[in-house]
Amino acid sequence: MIRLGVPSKGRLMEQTFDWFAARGVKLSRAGSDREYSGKVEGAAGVSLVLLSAGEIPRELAAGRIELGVTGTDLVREKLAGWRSDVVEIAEMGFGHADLILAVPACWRDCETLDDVASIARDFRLSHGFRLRIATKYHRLVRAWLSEQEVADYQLVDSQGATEGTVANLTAEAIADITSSGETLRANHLKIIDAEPILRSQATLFASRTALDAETLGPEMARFLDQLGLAA
Ligand SMILES: Nc1ncnc2c1ncn2[C@@H]1O[C@H](COP(=O)(O)OP(=O)(O)OP(=O)(O)O)[C@@H](O)[C@H]1O
Ligand SMILES: O=P(O)(O)OC[C@H]1O[C@H](OP(=O)(O)OP(=O)(O)O)[C@H](O)[C@@H]1O
Repeated sequence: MIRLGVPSKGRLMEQTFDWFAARGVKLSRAGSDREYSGKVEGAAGVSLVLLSAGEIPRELAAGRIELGVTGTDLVREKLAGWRSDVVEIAEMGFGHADLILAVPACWRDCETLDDVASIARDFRLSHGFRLRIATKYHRLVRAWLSEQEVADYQLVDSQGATEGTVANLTAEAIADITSSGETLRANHLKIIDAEPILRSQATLFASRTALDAETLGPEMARFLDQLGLAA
């Protein structure tokens, strides 16, 4: 049996259902909106597992689901060596979001990453602690800032409503995903002028363990073929 993990709510779930429906596979919730079990029609040997988008990377890595839909941002953040745990089967063309660094819009002399680096140096000298960047993407932000040779900062954990942390005085800057940019604007933040830390979109992943499994190999190949994909 191929276990297919799909986000359990919101637009990501609905667009995933639409994506599979367009390929002849009907996914649906088994019961009410609050019941997290699902049904698959149009594909034999496949079961639907509704999960938090954030847990799908770990479930794939552990081999508890064979296929899973989630954002590339979550896979790269949550799985240190993601390439050895999962295989990207198909980008799905929705759930586009950029992981960016943003600072208060009123920081007029702060436009580029070089500006951030020099403000961060001054900040430490004048405040006695490092400039705080709120994020839930610790691994990705740390790796990116280190590549860009920015060192005078500290990350503060924010698992939601990250854009609010600056007004709440718990951080000076944020690193979060943005799509329309409305949340940033509403919270008086501006994006630092640089390539995004990561461009993310919803992607169908396979667990590497599952792809390698001899028994599941043919079943998986058949299902991917039905979707018009190859492993
Ligand atoms: N505004 C947005 N526009 C497009 N994609 C988004 C947006 N917000 C989040 N995403 C994407 O959706 C995916 C799920 O995001 P998130 O972790 O916020 O999920 P969630 O539904 O809050 O999860 P959970 O069930 O754990 O609460 C991520 O891959 C993210 O990149
Ligand atoms: O650029 P926008 O189109 O405004 O979208 C960006 C917002 O969407 C996500 O939040 P979500 O709604 O998932 O809530 P969260 O803050 O709890 O993560 C993300 O964390 C941003 O806050």
